[in-house]
Amino acid sequence: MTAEIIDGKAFAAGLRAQVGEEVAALKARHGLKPGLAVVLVGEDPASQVYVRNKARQTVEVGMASFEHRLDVATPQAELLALVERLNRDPEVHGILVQLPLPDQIDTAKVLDAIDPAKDVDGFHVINAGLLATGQKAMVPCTPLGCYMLLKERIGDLSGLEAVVVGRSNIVGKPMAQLLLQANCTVTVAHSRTRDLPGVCRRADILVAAVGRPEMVRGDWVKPGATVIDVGINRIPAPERGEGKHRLVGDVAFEEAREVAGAITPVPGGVGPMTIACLLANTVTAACRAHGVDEPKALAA
Ligand SMILES: NC(=O)C1=CN([C@@H]2O[C@H](COP(=O)(O)OP(=O)(O)OC[C@H]3O[C@@H](n4cnc5c(N)ncnc54)[C@H](OP(=O)(O)O)[C@@H]3O)[C@@H](O)[C@H]2O)C=CC1
Ligand SMILES: Nc1nc(=O)c2c([nH]1)NC[C@@H]1CN(c3ccc(C(=O)N[C@@H](CCC(=O)O)C(=O)O)cc3)C=[N+]21
Ligand SMILES: [Mg+2]
Repeated sequence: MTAEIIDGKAFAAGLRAQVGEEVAALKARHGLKPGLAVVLVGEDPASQVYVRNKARQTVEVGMASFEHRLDVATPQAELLALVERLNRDPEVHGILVQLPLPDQIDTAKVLDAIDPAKDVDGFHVINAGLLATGQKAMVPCTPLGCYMLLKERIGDLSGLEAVVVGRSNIVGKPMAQLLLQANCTVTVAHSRTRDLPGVCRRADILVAAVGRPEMVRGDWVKPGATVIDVGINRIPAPERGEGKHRLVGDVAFEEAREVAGAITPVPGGVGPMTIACLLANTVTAACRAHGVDEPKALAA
């Protein structure tokens, strides 16, 4: 059996189209234009690509995009002052501070300085706490995108065995929260997990968010399972020419697709969903800021 390929790129395009419709309706009915501010500290080339893509897609759906590029040596106080300004700016409904941040900066302090209502990444402790206690939160974009793909593919997730490999605050933990809320039986695995292949083989839903190229092998996958590959790893590709790279996930795709029922590719899987969910969260934030009903289709 060969797995169905879950087309995150196409799903994300559909979600962006819905976001575009909501943005047009907000303008027509309320004279409201949602705005997203993205802050990039330093010149990490991968981050620059994401920030450029975000800005382009933000404008494409009719929202305002504000980009702030700061020098890699920017002192923490200066970054905090910018966040405070964005918190007060009525044209800014969503704020994203691109991670990772340089070493002189305390990441948690910066994330928690963002107004939770504008925290479209869902990284603020308030939003993490709201999600963990089953309350209305800003949900982190990558897990939200994974969840939407799972709902679309499977429908009711109740009672399914879900294994999340990785326990970061930005992917693994919030992913586990969403799956728990959807009534899955959730296992969160990490670098200290014993018999990781055996744990993964229990999964009806296997989410890999590890940051290790192709670590999850085909024989770790239960036949028929749905595999969500969050990993974005840039590895050397000499076969494409000297100095060339290619993107691979945390799952050995060619092996896993022989066993899984469905699987997300890299690229074209979770990545585009992350950006589409960021735009959706920004519309949600703008609606909440102005007391307008939130579009249901854009939430978890
Ligand atoms: N598609 C998208 O939009 C996004 C993709 N990503 C990608 O997702 C991946 C994960 O990102 P992120 O969560 O930020 O990564 P982190 O590095 O923050 O977390 C990685 C997690 O994987 C665990 N881990 C590392 N090595 C192993 C191992 N050998 N066996 C089992 N577990 C292991 C770590 O365990 P421990 O806690 O014990 O150290 C940790 O919990 C990366 O490839 C990243 O590029 C990230 C964000 C968005
Ligand atoms: N505050 C913050 N929020 C984030 O959401 C955040 C972040 N910091 N730091 C970095 C990670 C990574 N990330 C990605 C987003 C889109 C793609 C994406 O669109 N990927 C395309 C390919 C893009 C390419 O070709 O490089 C795909 O998978 O098809 C990937 C990765 C968001 N992150
Ligand atoms: Mg730091």
